[in-house]
Amino acid sequence: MPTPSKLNKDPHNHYFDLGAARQVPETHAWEGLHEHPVVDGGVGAGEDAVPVVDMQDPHAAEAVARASEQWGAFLLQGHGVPRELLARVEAGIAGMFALPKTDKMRAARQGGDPYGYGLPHIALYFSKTMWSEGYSLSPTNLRPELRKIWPDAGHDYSQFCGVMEEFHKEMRALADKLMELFLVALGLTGPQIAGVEAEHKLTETMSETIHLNWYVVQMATLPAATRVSTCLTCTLLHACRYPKCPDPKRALGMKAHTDSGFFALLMQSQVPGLHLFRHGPPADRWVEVPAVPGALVVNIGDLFQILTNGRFRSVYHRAVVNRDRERISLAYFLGPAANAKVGPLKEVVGGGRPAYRALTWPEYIIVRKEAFANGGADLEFTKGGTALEMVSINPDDDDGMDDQGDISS
Ligand SMILES: O=C(O)CCC(=O)C(=O)O
Ligand SMILES: [Fe+2]
Repeated sequence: MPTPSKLNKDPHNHYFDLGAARQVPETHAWEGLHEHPVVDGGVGAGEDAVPVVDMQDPHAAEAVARASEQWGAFLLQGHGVPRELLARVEAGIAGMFALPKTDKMRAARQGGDPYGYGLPHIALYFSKTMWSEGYSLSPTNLRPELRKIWPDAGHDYSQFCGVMEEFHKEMRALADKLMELFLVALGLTGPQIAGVEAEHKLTETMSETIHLNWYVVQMATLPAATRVSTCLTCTLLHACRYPKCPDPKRALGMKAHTDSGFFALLMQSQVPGLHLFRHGPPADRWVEVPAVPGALVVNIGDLFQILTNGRFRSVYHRAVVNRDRERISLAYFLGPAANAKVGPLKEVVGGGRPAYRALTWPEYIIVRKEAFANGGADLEFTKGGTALEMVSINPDDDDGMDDQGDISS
């Protein structure tokens, strides 16, 4: 049994051999995780109840507007993606992550690669390492990507590709509908929405990325007596192969961040772990998103905050690890085409002033990198100085008038 200091560090993706760890090593121990209280965001949580939007409800647009202004996130129901499909996707992801490390490492993300097996991009910005595994995929290039893991292109490969493609088709259709709902929620009329689409081709040109997350730790040598609950993966009580993070209070599944694109649709297993940050009063706090069967979570990203001139807010969020149960999440990110300049829509700015300058997604990523380098997003978020603030226009500055509505391919 190696001590944490003797664990091998993987140069490609900063992984330790988590499976061998009996305690959380310093490399994975984050400071400040308990600086703010965590409150339950379930239905009975009063003003901390995470908003729920039912897409079938005739008043869905009002609910989207309220949630997007006040939270930057909501639970989405009535979306039409079959629950049975979500279950198959989750089972497929669990099977993929349960493959031997050597298989997964064939697909390891190298350096700044956008796609591949490994922690998400934001991992590069922090000296501490997250207690999770991830895999970023381009949904339009699934088969060649997944051949890296399954070179034989056998049954498991075909099954996983098939289910992911089916899921992607549903999710893309949903994303298009959601974009329209957002535009309605912004108060745009039918002709205005048609005008925005004709001018900017917002929906048609949206780019997509899928990121899979696996918040589970293999600690095969943990004494059986300390394994206290039934494992969801192997359903065994004491001979479990997929046990727990040794000290979830010190480890972090995904570092707090805002997503950079337009919005993300998140599928999570029936294990809570996603926390949304809410400012006080009464106090700054993390709200734990409940695991609602069949519901998806919608998170607004920074570029949507820019597009909506600050009306819809991006949400600062993190994922924590759990001592007893593994958790899987899938984030389906939608953003502008890489060469599209995104600025506040003139239909939203109206007679007012644009609050942000226009820039492309790659340009924004560079700004974000600078913001991270200037002291870390988490500290900066609550004290000002985020990437969004770096691209905001000073109200006394006249130049901003050129930037409104400037999203174009
Ligand atoms: O696992 C989660 O709930 C959060 C995932 C996430 O924030 C992301 O992939 O950007
Ligand atoms: Fe995220």
